[in-house]
Amino acid sequence: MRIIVSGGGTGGHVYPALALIRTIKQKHPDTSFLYIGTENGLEANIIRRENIPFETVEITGFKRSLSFENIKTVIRFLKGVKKSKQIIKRFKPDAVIGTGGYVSAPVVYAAAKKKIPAVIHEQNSVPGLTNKFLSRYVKKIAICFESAKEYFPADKVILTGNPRATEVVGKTGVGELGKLGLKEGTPTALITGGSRGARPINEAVVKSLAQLANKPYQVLYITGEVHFADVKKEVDLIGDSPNVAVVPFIHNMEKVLSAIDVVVGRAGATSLAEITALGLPSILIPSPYVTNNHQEKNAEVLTSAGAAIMLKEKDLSSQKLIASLDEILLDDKKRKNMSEASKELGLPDASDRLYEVLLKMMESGRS
Ligand SMILES: CC(=O)N[C@H]1[C@@H](OP(=O)(O)OP(=O)(O)OC[C@H]2O[C@@H](n3ccc(=O)[nH]c3=O)[C@H](O)[C@@H]2O)O[C@H](CO)[C@@H](O)[C@@H]1O
Repeated sequence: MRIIVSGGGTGGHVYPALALIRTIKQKHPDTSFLYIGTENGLEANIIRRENIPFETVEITGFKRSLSFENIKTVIRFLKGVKKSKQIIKRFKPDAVIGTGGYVSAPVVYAAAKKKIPAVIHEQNSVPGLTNKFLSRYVKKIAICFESAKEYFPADKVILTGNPRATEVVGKTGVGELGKLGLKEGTPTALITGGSRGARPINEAVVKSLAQLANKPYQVLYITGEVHFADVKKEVDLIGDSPNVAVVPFIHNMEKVLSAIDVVVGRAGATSLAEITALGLPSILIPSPYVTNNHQEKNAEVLTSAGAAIMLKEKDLSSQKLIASLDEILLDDKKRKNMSEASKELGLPDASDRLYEVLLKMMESGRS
């Protein structure tokens, strides 16, 4: 098989693509892949590290207000379509998969125009602009939340879940916390601001460090690459705490997560798929800066099931953060109940489901 995969900008679009690639490779080791991303997105690093052939197109997103930048975006899109068509002509894929982010727009659109069967994967409860646009052109639309269904043509939609859920299940995290300077076997909270980090979360965490040092639990705190140097300066001023490890990014999250007891983070859909696949309780601080406030809607699916606590960013403070951590980590019954509710929402067989969609789509021939 020959497959082109495209998705990017943030980890939430890249890791599901990578998980699917790994699943297909396992089932068909002779499959050739080509990943199309951007040079500026996280995919440039994440995909190249995996030695997957990687090509780029240049693309930006639309600004909400009328601006000259939007004209430039249209021009970049058209150039991106042209380049994607050239790549498709050369690579001759049997299918194309788009996992969202602006970059998948020209690639998947070009595939549809070249009559290559294409499927898109929508991670969120409310779809983004790119996937809404592409839904007219693709053969199948794989979704992760029932609520996303209503935004797409009914005959194309299928609930698969997020392949990253499959990837995190059944891994062992033994030894991972030790490598990060933490203890094995102590209740551990992971604090993250999503794949790019989040300044407001970093501010609240830095203010909490002195108090966290006295807790019977420990914290693995991921700052995000771009924020690391600034946060580290402040952490150094406060002084080292043996029960808090501060790192810029974790590249083997699928293993580390299995050593974690509670996750504090944004409500990015791929993170939520991982959390629910593992049945982890969470404290969610949805980003208010995303299209249609989709992270809050993602988070509500977990909070209404009793799997998560939501802290709105406007209410976030070090006191609230610590109180929420205590609420879960110092109360075994609550932790267990939240964990069970979280697991109920998980779709750990998502990779196989998406793989089946892809196979059926290819069997039914070119569009
Ligand atoms: C600002 C923005 O537009 N965010 C979107 C982006 O979020 P973002 O990229 O933050 O996505 P998620 O939180 O869903 O996923 C992050 C992914 O990165 C991984 N990870 C994270 C930190 C780390 O150190 N190492 C690591 O591997 C996580 O395990 C996960 O697989 O995509 C999501 C999925 O479409 C959307 O729901 C989010 O709204």
